[in-house]
Amino acid sequence: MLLIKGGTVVTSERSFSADILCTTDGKIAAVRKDIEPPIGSEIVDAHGLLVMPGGIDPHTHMEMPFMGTTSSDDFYTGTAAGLAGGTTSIIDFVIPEVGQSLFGAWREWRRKAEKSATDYGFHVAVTHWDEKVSQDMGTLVRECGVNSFKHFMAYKNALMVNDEIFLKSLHRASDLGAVCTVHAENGDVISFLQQSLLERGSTGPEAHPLSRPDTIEGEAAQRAIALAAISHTPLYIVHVSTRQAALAIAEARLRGQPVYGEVLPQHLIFDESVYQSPDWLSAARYVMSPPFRDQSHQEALWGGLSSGQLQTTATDHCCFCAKQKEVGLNDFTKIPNGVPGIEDRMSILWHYGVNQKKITQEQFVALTSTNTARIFNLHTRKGIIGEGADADLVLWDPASTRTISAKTHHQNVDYNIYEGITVTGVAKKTISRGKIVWDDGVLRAERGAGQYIERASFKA
Ligand SMILES: NC(=O)NCCC(=O)O
Ligand SMILES: [Zn+2]
Ligand SMILES: [Zn+2]
Repeated sequence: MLLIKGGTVVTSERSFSADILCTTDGKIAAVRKDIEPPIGSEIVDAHGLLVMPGGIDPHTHMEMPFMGTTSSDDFYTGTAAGLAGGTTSIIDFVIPEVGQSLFGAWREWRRKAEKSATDYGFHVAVTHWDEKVSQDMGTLVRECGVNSFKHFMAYKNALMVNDEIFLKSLHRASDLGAVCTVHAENGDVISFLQQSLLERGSTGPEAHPLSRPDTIEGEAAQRAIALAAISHTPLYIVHVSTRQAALAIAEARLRGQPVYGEVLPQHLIFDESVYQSPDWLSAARYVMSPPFRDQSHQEALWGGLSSGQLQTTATDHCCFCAKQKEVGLNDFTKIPNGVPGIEDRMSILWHYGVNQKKITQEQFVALTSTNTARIFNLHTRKGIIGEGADADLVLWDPASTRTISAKTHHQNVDYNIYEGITVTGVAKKTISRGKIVWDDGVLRAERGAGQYIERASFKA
């Protein structure tokens, strides 16, 4: 048994002094003051530390085949890096290949994820439509613990679905009691703009944001919300990066529609100037979609997070090393889209959010863990500190600092977008189902220790 003594427990609702007793099978057995240590228990001194639910990252892409290559962090290295930053669960994306069934792809992702060091679940992408897709959605929800499906309104001729397919999937998800998630950017417009930029000789990373203007994220978000309303399906919009999309979500919520928005820390702190670096690789490393925008959008994202109109933070962790990015040396549309971040999400949000008084420590817990657990029906086990919940915890030192660097990070990628930033607010210890797996700089992640998390349908 593990007894965490003397810390301040922080939940999404309140902060209070209490000890936490964890069982050997990884559950929380008690949360109260002055727990007597059971014989043989290991005691962790948490004086001066905040004890919070472990982070849940609902948007990662471990070892994902994408744009002709495969993201460099696998389920072990990526989740181990997450533990070093206080993240104890992920929800990754199953992306069926052309001709592959949803169920076949889910089985393949289950196999790939067996090496995971944290618990994990999956959203499954719907990238085409036929009767088998509809059947597989049923099987996945009823028998496989999947309650969310993903749709790409961008990446034309690859992952993108048109409105008809999206609407069919929304209807089917509604019948099954599942949530639909969406990458909201207008893929037809992007494709047109990419071609025009290339024809005019704009081939470098500076063209990337020009091909994906803020307005077409706003338009796609509006369209996704309209389609979800027609089918009465809860909608979760991933990586919201614009004021327009944030406003569309807030307006839908005011109408009573269940729409949720996810924010990535990188969109909160970087702007489009990252694409102007004279060094090609430095700029290419920031190529992700949606791109970094002008600073006025950051204000809207912070406002959305602090007001509760945007509910979660994720990373969209999708790593590509220099050699992989260099495939797009002469054509920015070929630069694999994606950036790393799972290890730094919590520190970045704490440093720029809590320390700058944009959000409270309780909101931090909601935004990094509890809200995700609620939206994706994990909240009886994850995102909470209470008897019977999984003992996934982070012991947070709000006063400690660290300087982020690729030289010291645990992510399997040769750069860090936050290189050189010194953050105040650090995961001192991370506990995954009752075991200390990150201990003040020592990573004790265990390959394969993570378990698949079944998430029940909202109709179950
Ligand atoms: N975001 C990104 O650029 N890469 C990963 C795929 C996606 O989420 O769109
Ligand atoms: Zn996306
Ligand atoms: Zn993504």
